[in-house]
Amino acid sequence: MTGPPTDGGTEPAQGGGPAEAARSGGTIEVAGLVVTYGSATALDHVTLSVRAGEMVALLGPNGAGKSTLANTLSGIVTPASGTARTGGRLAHIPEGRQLFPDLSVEDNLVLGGWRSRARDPSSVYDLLPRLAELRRRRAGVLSGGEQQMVAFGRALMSRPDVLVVDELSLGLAPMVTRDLAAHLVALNRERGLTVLLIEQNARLAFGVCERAYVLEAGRVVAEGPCAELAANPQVARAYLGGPIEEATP
Ligand SMILES: Nc1ncnc2c1ncn2[C@@H]1O[C@H](COP(=O)(O)OP(=O)(O)OP(=O)(O)O)[C@@H](O)[C@H]1O
Repeated sequence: MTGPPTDGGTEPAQGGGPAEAARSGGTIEVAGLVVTYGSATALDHVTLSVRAGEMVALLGPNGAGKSTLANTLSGIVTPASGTARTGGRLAHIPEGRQLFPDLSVEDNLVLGGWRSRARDPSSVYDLLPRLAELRRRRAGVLSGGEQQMVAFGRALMSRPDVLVVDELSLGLAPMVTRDLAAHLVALNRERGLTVLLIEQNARLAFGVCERAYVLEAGRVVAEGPCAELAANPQVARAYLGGPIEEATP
């Protein structure tokens, strides 16, 4: 599923006012979350948590409910029951990026800063210098990797405490994916940004994250440190094409 453009950053989606957000900056807490679309249940009592400064993966096949979880965190989707909270400011890079194709790269970035009132993208250009070169280009004419980089930069303009990235690798060449993943790791390690990486590419996710949750048909079916999950024969068969010694991005 493709979510609407919401990477401007949001306060906690369900419950948890500003005071709580300030106390628990950079966390994700999902408890007993149930989301339904009509008579179909997309999330069925999902519970997961991400601590401040962690980088955690959410894996699962098509239709497992991964985007629904991201959209519930960012407040686009309302749960039937349970809670989905983030401590601090959340930025969500939705599946499909959702840029404004007719606007320039710079205008897309500036729009990302509306919530934090940041209008100057220079810190994003420092981090992602390629965006400075592309600043006057229309977002719609960029390559997939360049567009994903703009989506990244736009999310960073909101000065998030928590970043939810929905399908970083979607439609991108492995080298481009590795480059973007390296930026994500640097943001996590050097700036303490909390990251929930939603991915179908388990090799990539296991290579950069500490822990992971596996979602199938709306339920968490496995969770734990990536090394343990990679050694789990069922997970390895389903997501890695067979058992492997060591997951690499
Ligand atoms: N707006 C909607 N209305 C009705 N059903 C929906 C809606 N959005 C998602 N669904 C359904 O909810 C289930 C979970 O979808 P979701 O997009 O969250 O899965 P996903 O794990 O992100 O899948 P993918 O990896 O293919 O993007 C699917 O069965 C999907 O068809």
